[in-house]
Amino acid sequence: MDGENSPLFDTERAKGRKLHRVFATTVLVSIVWIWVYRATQQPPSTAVSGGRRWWWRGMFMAELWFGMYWVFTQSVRWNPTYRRTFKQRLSQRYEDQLPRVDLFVCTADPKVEPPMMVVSTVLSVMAYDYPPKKLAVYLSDDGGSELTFYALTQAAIFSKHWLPYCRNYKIEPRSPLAYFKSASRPSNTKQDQDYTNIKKLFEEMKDRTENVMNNGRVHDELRLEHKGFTEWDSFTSSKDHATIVQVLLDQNEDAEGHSLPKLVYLAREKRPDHFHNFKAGAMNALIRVSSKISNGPIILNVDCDMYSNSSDTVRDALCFFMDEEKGHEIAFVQYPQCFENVTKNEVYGGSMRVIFEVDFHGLDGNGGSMYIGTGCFHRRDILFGKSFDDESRIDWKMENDHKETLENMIEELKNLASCTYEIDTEWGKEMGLKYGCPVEDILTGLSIHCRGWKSVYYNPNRKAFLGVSTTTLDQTLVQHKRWSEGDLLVLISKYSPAWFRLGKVNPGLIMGYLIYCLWAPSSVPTLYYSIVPSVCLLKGVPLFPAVTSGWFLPFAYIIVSITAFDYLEFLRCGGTTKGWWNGRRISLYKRTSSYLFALLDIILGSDLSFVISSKVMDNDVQARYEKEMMEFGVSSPLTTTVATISMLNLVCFVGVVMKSTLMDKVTRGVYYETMAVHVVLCGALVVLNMPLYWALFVRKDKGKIPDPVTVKSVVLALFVSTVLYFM
Ligand SMILES: O=c1ccn([C@@H]2O[C@H](COP(=O)(O)OP(=O)(O)O[C@H]3O[C@H](CO)[C@@H](O)[C@H](O)[C@H]3O)[C@@H](O)[C@H]2O)c(=O)[nH]1
Ligand SMILES: [Mn+2]
Repeated sequence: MDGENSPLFDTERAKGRKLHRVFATTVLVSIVWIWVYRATQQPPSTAVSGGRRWWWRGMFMAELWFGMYWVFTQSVRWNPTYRRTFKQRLSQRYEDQLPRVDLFVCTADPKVEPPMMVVSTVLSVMAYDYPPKKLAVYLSDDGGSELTFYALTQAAIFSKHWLPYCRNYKIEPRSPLAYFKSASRPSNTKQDQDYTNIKKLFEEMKDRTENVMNNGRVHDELRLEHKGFTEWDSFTSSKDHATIVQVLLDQNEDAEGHSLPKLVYLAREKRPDHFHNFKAGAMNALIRVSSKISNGPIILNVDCDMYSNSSDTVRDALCFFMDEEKGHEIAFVQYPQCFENVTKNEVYGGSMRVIFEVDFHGLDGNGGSMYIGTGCFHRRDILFGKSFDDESRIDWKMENDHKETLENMIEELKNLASCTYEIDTEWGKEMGLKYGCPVEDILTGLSIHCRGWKSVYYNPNRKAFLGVSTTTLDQTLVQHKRWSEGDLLVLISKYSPAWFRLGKVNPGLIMGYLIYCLWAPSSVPTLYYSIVPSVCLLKGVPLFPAVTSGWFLPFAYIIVSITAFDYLEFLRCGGTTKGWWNGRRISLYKRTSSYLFALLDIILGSDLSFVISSKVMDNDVQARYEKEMMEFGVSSPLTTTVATISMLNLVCFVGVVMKSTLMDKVTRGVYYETMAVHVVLCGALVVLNMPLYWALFVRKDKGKIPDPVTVKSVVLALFVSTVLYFM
C-alpha cells in the first residue's frame, strides 16, 4: 500500500446514505401532499371566509418556500464524504521539497481583539511542525495600532524560546495563552524546569503588553526598543495613515540555533477618501506584499482569534495539494470553524455543529467546501484568477528568486499596500479576494468553483483551529445579519449560484450554496408562519385540516419526523438535548430578525458595513454566559423584533386559553379539534420563548431585556395582534 504511487489522502462516502434517501422520499411525498391540499382545499370565497382565503394563500406560499428549501437541504445529506490524510507518505516522498507556506493573520481593532490574543494566534502558527525556513507569518493590522505592534515585537522575542519548547516537548496546543490555560504541570523534572521558565517568560510578556494596553499608548522609553515605532510619528488615526511594514524576524535563529519563521507586520495604507474593503482589502494587500517577501505557493488564512490547535495542520493540508493524482484539481482546503468558548448547551447555537458535521461534508461530496474566511489553505496562483485546466499542475520545487535583503525592499512593499495601488487593476474583481460583499470569503470561494476548481473539507478529530464565538444575543444577531446579507448579495452577484455557470457546476453544490444564500429571504415565510397561525388561533379561523381529516396526516408526519430527525442529527453531531432546544430558539430569532433586517438592507440598498465581532467580555457578562443565561443588555431593533414576536405569541396563547374557558364543553372540543395544529405551533413558540419572557418580566440582572424594549415590544405586540385580529 505504501508504494511510490499510493495516494496522500483518501476519501470515504458516508454509510447509511441509502436509508436516509428512503426517509427523505417519505418526507418529500408529505410535502407534495400538503401542496396538493393547499391547492385543492382552498376555502370558498364567501363573505365570511373572504379574509381566510388570503391567509390561506399566504400559508401556501410559505409552505412552497419551506418545501423547496428543504429539498436544497437534502443536497448536503445526499453524498457526505470524509477525508483522511497520510502524512507519513508525504514526508517520505517530499520532506526535502516541501513548499513554502505563507500564514496570514488578520486583526482590525485592539479593543475588541486584544493584542495578547492576536499574538498568541501568531505564535501558534509560527510553531507548526514544519521546516521553519519555509514558513512566513504575516500579521495584517487594519487597526494600525502601535499596541498590537508592541505585542508583536514582544512575541518575536518570546518565540525564540517558545518554538524550541514546543519542538522539544511536542506540546499542543501551541498558542501560549491556550496552552497555559489548560496544561497541567509536567511531571518529568527536566520539562518541569523548562515549563516554569517558559511560563515565567510568558507571564512577563503578558504583563508588559497589558501595561501598555492599560496606558493606551507605548511609552517613550519602550519605543526605543524597536525602530519600527518611528512609523507612528506621522500617524494621524487608524483611518488615516501611511503603510507600515516591519520585518520583525527574517533570517533569525531561536535560542537553540534553529531557524525561525519570517515574521512581518503590515498595516496597509488607510485614507478617508479611499474605501478599504474590510478584510478582503487586507487580504489582497497581504497577497501582494508576501509575494515579494516569501511568495509561498500555499497560503493559510486565519482570523486573529483562530489559533492553531494542532501542529499537524500544514502537513495535512499539503497531503491534499501534493497528491499526485488529484492534487492538481484542488484550489483550497477548508477546515471547520470551531470555538473554544462555547458552553455545553450553546445558548446562541455558537458551535454551528450541524453546519460543520453535516453540511460541509455534504458540500465536499458535491465538489467542494465553501471558503469561510478562516482556517483555509489556498493555492496562491489560483487566487490570481487562474482557471482550471488539466495543465494546472504546480511545480512545488519553484524557488523564491528574491534574494535581496528585505530592508532594501521596504519602499516597494509600502507601495504594494497603498490605497492607490489597486486603482485600474483587477484586484477585488478578477484577482484576489472579491470586494463589495460582506462575505468576501463565500463569494471568492464560489468564483473559484465557477472557474472549474474543486476544494476539500478536512475535519480531523483533533480540531485544527479554535476561535472565539459570539457571547451575547445582540452580537450573534448582528453577525448573522452580516452573513445573511452577504450571502444574499452572492445570490444576486455575477457569480450567482442560481444562474452563473448553471449546468457546469455540480447541481448538488449549487443547491448547497443556496441553503446559505436564501437565509435572508427565508425570513418572510418564517415570520408569516410564526405570526399568522397564532393570530388565527385566537380568531378561531382554521388554516390547517382538522385532526379527523385525512389531510391531517402529512402535517402530523412532517412535524414529527422533521423534528425527530433534526434532534437526532444534532445529537449525532455531539450536541446535547438542551443545546438542540436552544438551537431551535436561536434559529427562530435569527430568521425573524437578522435575516429580515438583512433583506430590508438589500432592498433599500443600504451601505455595506462590517461590525467586527467582539472577542472580549466584561466579568459580569462572562458570569452570565457561563451560566448559559441569554444576554440581552442592549436595546437594538433586532432584539425589539425578537421580543415583539414572542410577545405576540404569548398574547394569542393566553387569549385563546381565556376564550376557551368561556366555551361550553362541546364547543371547546370542536374548537381544539379544528385548531389542533395551531395550538401545537403557537404552544411550541411560547415554550421556546420562555427564557425570553423571563428576561422581559422577571430577571433583574444587567443582561435582562432593557425596559424600553419591554415597553415597545408589549405595545407593538398588542397593536399588531389587534389589527390582525380584526382584519
Ligand atoms: O476591516 C476589517 C474587518 C475585519 N477584519 C478581520 O476579519 C476577521 C473576521 O472578523 P470578525 O469580526 O471576527 O467576523 P466573523 O463574523 O467572526 O468572521 C467570519 O465571517 C467573515 C465574513 O463575514 C469572514 O471574513 C471571517 O473570516 C469569518 O470568520 C477578523 O480577524 C478581523 O480582524 C479585517 O481584517 N479588516
Ligand atoms: Mn470571528
